[in-house]
Amino acid sequence: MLMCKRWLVCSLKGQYRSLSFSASRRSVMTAWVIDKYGKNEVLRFTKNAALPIIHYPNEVIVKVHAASVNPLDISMRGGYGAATMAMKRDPLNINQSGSEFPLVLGRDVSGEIMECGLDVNYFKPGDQVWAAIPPWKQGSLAEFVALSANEVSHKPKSLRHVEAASIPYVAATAWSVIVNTGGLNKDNSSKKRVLILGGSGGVGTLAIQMVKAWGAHVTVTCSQNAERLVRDLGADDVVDYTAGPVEKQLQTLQKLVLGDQFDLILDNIGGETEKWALDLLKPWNGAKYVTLVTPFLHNTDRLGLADGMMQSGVTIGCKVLKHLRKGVHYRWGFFAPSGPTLDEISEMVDAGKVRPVVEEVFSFAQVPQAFQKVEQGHARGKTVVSIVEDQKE
Ligand SMILES: COc1c(O)c(O)c(C)c(C/C=C(\C)CC/C=C(\C)CC/C=C(\C)CC/C=C(\C)CC/C=C(\C)CC/C=C(\C)CC/C=C(\C)CC/C=C(\C)CC/C=C(\C)CCC=C(C)C)c1O
Ligand SMILES: NC(=O)c1ccc[n+]([C@@H]2O[C@H](COP(=O)([O-])OP(=O)(O)OC[C@H]3O[C@@H](n4cnc5c(N)ncnc54)[C@H](O)[C@@H]3O)[C@@H](O)[C@H]2O)c1
Repeated sequence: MLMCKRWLVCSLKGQYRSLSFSASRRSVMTAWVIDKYGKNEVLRFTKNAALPIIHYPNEVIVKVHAASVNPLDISMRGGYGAATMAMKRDPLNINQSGSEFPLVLGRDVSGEIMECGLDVNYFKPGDQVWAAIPPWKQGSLAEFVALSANEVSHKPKSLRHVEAASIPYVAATAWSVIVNTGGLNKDNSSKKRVLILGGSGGVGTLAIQMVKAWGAHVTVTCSQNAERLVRDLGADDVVDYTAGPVEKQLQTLQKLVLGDQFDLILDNIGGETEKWALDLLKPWNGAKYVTLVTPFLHNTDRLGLADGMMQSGVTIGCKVLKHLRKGVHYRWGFFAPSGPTLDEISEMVDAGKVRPVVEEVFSFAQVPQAFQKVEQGHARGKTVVSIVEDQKE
């Protein structure tokens, strides 16, 4: 329904001219940037960051009211994925290496449309929107950000910007893994059993709410002190990963309580988990294991794009085959930017089926502290950065 609404509006011709907010002739803005890869000391606040401009008719400029910090921001600050991102930014390899700097991080934005390209019909200046920004684009830890309109969605009316900014990136990731790769949706989840390894962080807290809203039974692993959080979000069974080997606890749970194996496992943890998790899947039933922790970017960083992708292809291909023989599906999951997906999430939020889980809000001046918080791990939901104070309610 929402998808066709977006299509319907976009099919109408000649709606809005591009109303320029750059009438003030300003060409700079405030932002947090990095000029090289490294630890937190590479984060630099500047008042002279280049103001984003519309390069293509389907783009919009958004004034950032709030952003959030994801683990990818910490990894990218250190150079993670630089080879692949460089290829995406500059496919013909025209620019010198290092041309990505000054780089703005931040993958979540909630804010206000300031300017629309001539082909943008679904938004107009003044609209309150949210978006998840692809890793190869300039991020949201800045006053303004340029996005493609198909990455943007109308923010839920029920959320303030600091709440909304906690959702897009992890929601788009959870949707990509659960729906696009995992094959679950609101119509086929009611009898499904889902296991979420690492349920207390950004992706996990969103994933719990999504599959619960669709009627699935959800088992979650987390630390004991996060049990109340995940149960409040809808988790049916909780395994404390600090209380002993998780696989043993899950096998016992399966025998004594669940009586059945899982249809989908979402792995937010990686590492050793894939050595035992797939044995918990229902065989010969289309059951899938999807991990968000993949060697893909480590391979391209280490081996270069071609060899890295080849290595990744061989790795995933062999693992897919190895588990296919046992009647289960092994998959890598990836974030996928999508405005229409966020339209669906927005509807779930306004229907009270999904809520933001904000662990801490930092001011724009405290971005390094926000990075330190995320870098410590043990997230309980999301770390948000408030860039424009929300209008007093
Ligand atoms: C830190 O952790 C992360 C985060 O916190 C994040 O937030 C993120 C987002 C990520 C991940 C980030 C990224 C992926 C980067 C963002 C994306 C870009 C910069 C855009 C540009 C991306 C690309 C150009 C590549 C896009 C690819 C992917 C997104 C991943 C999928 C890629 C592969 C699976 C590798 C495929 C490689 C090939 C096709 C090359 C040749 C293949 C072979 C030689 C295959 C060999 C096969 C066999 C030997 C066995 C037989 C094969 C089969 C049975 C079929 C195989 C089955 C499947 C499903 C492939 C983040 O990390
Ligand atoms: N491939 C992709 O496109 C993609 C996209 C988004 C995130 N990711 C990756 O997915 C992972 C999860 O992302 P996130 O934003 O939810 O991270 P997060 O840091 O917000 O959440 C991770 C959670 O797992 C908990 N945890 C740590 N070790 C655990 C264990 N052994 N068992 C159970 N819980 C454990 C932590 O306390 C935390 O709450 C990260 O590694 C991230 O880099 C990948």
